[in-house]
Amino acid sequence: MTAQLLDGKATAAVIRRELAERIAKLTALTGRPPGLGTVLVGDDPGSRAYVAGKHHDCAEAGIASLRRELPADATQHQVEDVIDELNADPACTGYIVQLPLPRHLDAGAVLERMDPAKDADGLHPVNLGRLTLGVEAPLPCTPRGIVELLRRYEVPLAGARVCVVGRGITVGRPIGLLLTRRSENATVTLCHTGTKGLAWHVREADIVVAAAGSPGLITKDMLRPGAAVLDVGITRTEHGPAGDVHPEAAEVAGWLAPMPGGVGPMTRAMLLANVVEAAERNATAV
Ligand SMILES: Nc1nc2c(c(=O)[nH]1)N[C@@H](CN(C=O)c1ccc(C(=O)N[C@@H](CCC(=O)O)C(=O)O)cc1)CN2
Repeated sequence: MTAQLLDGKATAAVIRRELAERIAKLTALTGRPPGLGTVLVGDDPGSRAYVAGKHHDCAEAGIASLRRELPADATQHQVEDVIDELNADPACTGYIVQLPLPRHLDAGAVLERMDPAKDADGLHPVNLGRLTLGVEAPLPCTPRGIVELLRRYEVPLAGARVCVVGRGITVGRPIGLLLTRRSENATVTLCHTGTKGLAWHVREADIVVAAAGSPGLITKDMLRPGAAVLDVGITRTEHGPAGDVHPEAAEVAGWLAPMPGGVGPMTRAMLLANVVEAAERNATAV
């Protein structure tokens, strides 16, 4: 078997075009474009590239950019001052704090200081709580991108057994909340580095989401033939960026969202969707 490609790059391009029409209408209606803010602390080349990609997407789609950058040794107080400034800025529809933050900073306290109505990443505790309660909230971008990609390729989700590998706050922790909603109706097992018998859990799954940040962790012998496999891991190695899914997995999987070109571009597109939805909420509230 050779897996069918879950083409996140092409799908994200379609979504950006769909969003650009809504952005043009919003801009005409309100007299100014929606604005996305980003807070980048430090010099990590990966984080810098992701933030640059987000602003590139904004420029293409007609969203204004508000970039805030702080040095790697910024204090908690300095970061929180920037959060307060973006919370108060009417030109900022929504914003994100690029993660991970340098280790000396308290990321939880930074996220909690954000105005939940401007949380374009859906990672504020209030928004994660709303998601838990089934109340409308901005959704975390990577989990939302995964659900959207599966939906557009008609990968069956209802009743599917999903194995998520990785428990980070951007993917592993929240994705179960999305996939177990009644509208998706999947059954989710969350695995991590402490899981005993990882291969057994993965082999039980119809859908595997690999988000552990461990290159080549998911090998073809671990997979149920025909499973949908989504590679979310990115590790910088001396040979370039490596995903969590071994390339030979494509021989066994039924569908594959590879890294690069799978879930990453969908994450970027879902950030734009969250900003557009926040701007639409604001426009109807006026
Ligand atoms: N505040 C947030 N921080 C982080 C998030 C997030 O959703 N919100 N996710 C990741 C980083 N990320 C977006 O911020 C992100 C990661 C990867 C991609 C992407 O398009 N990847 C490419 C490959 C790029 C490469 O080689 O590095 C792909 O998969 O095709 C986009 C966004 C952690 N931090």
